[in-house]
Amino acid sequence: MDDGAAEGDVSADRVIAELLDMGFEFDRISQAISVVGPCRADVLEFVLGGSGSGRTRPSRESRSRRGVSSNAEVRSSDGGSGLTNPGRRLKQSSITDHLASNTGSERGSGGEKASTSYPCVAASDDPLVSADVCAASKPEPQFSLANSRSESELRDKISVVLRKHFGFSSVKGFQMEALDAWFAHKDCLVLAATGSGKSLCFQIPALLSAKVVVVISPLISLMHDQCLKLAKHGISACFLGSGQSDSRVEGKAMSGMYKIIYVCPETVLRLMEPLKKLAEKPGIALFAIDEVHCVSKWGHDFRPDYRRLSVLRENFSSRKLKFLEHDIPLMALTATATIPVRTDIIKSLKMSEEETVIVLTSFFRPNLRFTVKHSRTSASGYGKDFRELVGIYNDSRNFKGSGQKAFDEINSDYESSSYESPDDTVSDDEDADIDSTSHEDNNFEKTKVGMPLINENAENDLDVYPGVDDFDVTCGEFLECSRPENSSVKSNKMRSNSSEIVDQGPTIIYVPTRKQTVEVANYLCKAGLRAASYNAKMPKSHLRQVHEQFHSNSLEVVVATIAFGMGIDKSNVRRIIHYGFPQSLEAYYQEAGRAGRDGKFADCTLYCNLMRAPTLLPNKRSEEQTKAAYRMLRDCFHYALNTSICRAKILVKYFGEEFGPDGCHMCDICINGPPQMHDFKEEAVVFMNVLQARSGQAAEDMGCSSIPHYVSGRRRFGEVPNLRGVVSYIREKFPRFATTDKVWWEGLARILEGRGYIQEAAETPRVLIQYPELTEAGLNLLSLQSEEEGLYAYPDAAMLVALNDPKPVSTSSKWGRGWADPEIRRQRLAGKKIGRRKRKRHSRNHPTGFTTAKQRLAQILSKRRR
Ligand SMILES: Nc1ncnc2c1ncn2[C@@H]1O[C@H](COP(=O)(O)OP(=O)(O)OP(=O)(O)O)[C@@H](O)[C@H]1O
Ligand SMILES: [Mg+2]
Repeated sequence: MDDGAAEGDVSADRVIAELLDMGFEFDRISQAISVVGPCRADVLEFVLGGSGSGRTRPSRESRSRRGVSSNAEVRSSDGGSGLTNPGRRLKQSSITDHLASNTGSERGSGGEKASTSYPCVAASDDPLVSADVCAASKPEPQFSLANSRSESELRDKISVVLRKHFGFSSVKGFQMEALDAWFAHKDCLVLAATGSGKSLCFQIPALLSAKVVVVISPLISLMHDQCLKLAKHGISACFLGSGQSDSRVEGKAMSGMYKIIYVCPETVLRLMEPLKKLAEKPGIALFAIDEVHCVSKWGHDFRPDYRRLSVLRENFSSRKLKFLEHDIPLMALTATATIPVRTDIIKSLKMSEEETVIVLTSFFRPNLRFTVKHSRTSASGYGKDFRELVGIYNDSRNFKGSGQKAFDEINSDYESSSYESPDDTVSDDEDADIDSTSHEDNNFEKTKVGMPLINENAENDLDVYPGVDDFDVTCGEFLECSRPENSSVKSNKMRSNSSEIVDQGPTIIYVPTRKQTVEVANYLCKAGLRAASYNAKMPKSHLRQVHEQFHSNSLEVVVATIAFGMGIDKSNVRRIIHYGFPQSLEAYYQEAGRAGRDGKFADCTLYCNLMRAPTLLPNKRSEEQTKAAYRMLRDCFHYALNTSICRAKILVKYFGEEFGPDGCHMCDICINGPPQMHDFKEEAVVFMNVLQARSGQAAEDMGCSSIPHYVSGRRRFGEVPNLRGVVSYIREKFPRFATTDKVWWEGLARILEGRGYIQEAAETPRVLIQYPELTEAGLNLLSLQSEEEGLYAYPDAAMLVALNDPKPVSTSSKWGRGWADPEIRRQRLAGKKIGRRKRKRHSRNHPTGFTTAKQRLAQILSKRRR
């Protein structure tokens, strides 16, 4: 997108609307417009530059100059001295050999550090690259598969190209398995941890054969990143995004000029005929489908166009194309696919169910430390939540004096002015009093059957899944030119910045909304950090700049929505913070996996409000998908609430992997140990008795077949009570539980559900149990109650927070619903605090005094009569 295009014509309103969409504050935008006028680029520059980022953004002119000069630098370096210099490489410094090759690697711990060659880059729309460099393109000397007679010969050849191009001494076991499958012309599904080296599985075939490898990839940023790396390693590549592409690059790609062609799924579908020609001459060695979890509706990051990739299997078989000796193999790769997602992938891509080779490695990342922290995840908590992060970077720069003071001032500003309570507990926040069950739905309107519809306002602030066009270039070519390690592609400024932060490594903070990307980045900038926001609605030029600065280590923190980072291979990311619940554990593990790819320790911290169930992001979903989405969200919530099982264990188990008896010894649970066990027998019996009494279910009716059928969101009155009703009843009838928080009972319901004593009766279970009903095991427990036997369990994290923070039974935001709750009713009628609050509010709205609707009507009528 051209920043300068027609900007003068854009009205102030449009600029405001666009920047609001990006997440900037209205006041800040209008201030900017009043200073620089309604020119989008200038306004953007003002709000970004003036956010206290501590970096002055270059003007548009200087930005384009920078592009030209980088370009010149690239060209001047063209006469590089060769490919790699093994003598300079460092030994892998991983804490485990998880990231090392199976027979040892000579690769340096930091990919960037160890790399000894630099690219000669040319991208048609890319101001950083030059088209004339393309003329240097020449076919790479090939190994021929035809000459490769034995397995050992293949291995030798792999070793040669691996050393020559990547500087590794050997491939990892799983990479060899994938290569064997390719060599045997078989389809293959590679499931291996984030950062384990899946890309090599499809890059090596391009070097072993005279044919081209076509890689389907979901994001331009990812394709760009990989092409750039390949060029550094002396391998020509190009990427073809969606939209209007450069016919010259496309033409060269389709005539086999590049070893590897990255292409987005949308474009693959458009290029079917040229690809068939390419398959004939010089030939397609392999179709690799990277981040293949995007195929599955049941996975995260679902991309409808990925599903249509079945055309590859349908069209590129020897049956369809007579000139082919074998079907062109498909290699599908992902780090996060549960068992149902794997099945869905194979089916959707029409891979052979019997023949497809499944290459499965451990999903475990032994250097990642997982932690969960309770937080309101709102501005009032930034001070507390980011204190440590700010300290890490500021301390490393000796940013202690005035900087620390400024930071403390910012903290106190945030803590005292914006919110009543600096504490991150929820008790005093009216918002937080919203019943969590209803909060689950607060982004939705409901249809009659309880299906969520999109609430436009909510959706406008969310990046639902990353779109392909996340850069301002649609295609680009990267040629296999090299330059010596000591040459400088980067500016001096970048280098000095990077040396400062390389020790600390960058941090990525994931937040749910676009607005929060700006808010949190602003906060961190004010605290003295080099932070930038990233969300899909920001100008693509900005997004590319963030990518560049992130890769060159000149940014310390990127605050992003899910739009940032899929497949990104940056070795030294030290921290991934999720500030708010992710939508699934797949997404969480995928995003967390962007940390510690150098094998050194890295932290993955989830800040979330344990007292509130997470909500589904508004999105178009079928009823089936909604069910799956709730299930995934529930898994996330349970992961956060867990107090007794190693977090890494839960995560890998989610992907079907058994972890063994030991934990990771690094997560908060392994370090802190579980809380004290509690005997929940008494509360459980009360709860289940009330449940039984209120549901009117007799023991003999409780066979599985007679479980009543409930439509989500509705219940037949009197048949199965909802949880809230049960809790209210208990509070009313059992004085000793009168002040026990509803959140605590929700926790008990989870424990009972986990033990199989109760189950959800609603057809579409939500994150929290809504309509609990007794199971046969529950009825047995009630009828065979033995005095001695206890019901011991660990309280979950929400129960612990609720116990530490006892709340009054209700506050004003529950007012409307509150009358149904006998405890609240009693309090209100007794004219306690809440009654006073309501009267106060009412008298504010009705200055004439407290009047009922009837009285008001009488007043109006009498006025009219007069
Ligand atoms: N055989 C090997 N020996 C040592 N290092 C390797 C080997 N293969 C790959 N690597 C390194 O592993 C790092 C991660 O590789 P890659 O980006 O392919 O990971 P990935 O599995 O695709 O991760 P993600 O799931 O996040 O996309 C790269 O920097 C790469 O250089
Ligand atoms: Mg990858």
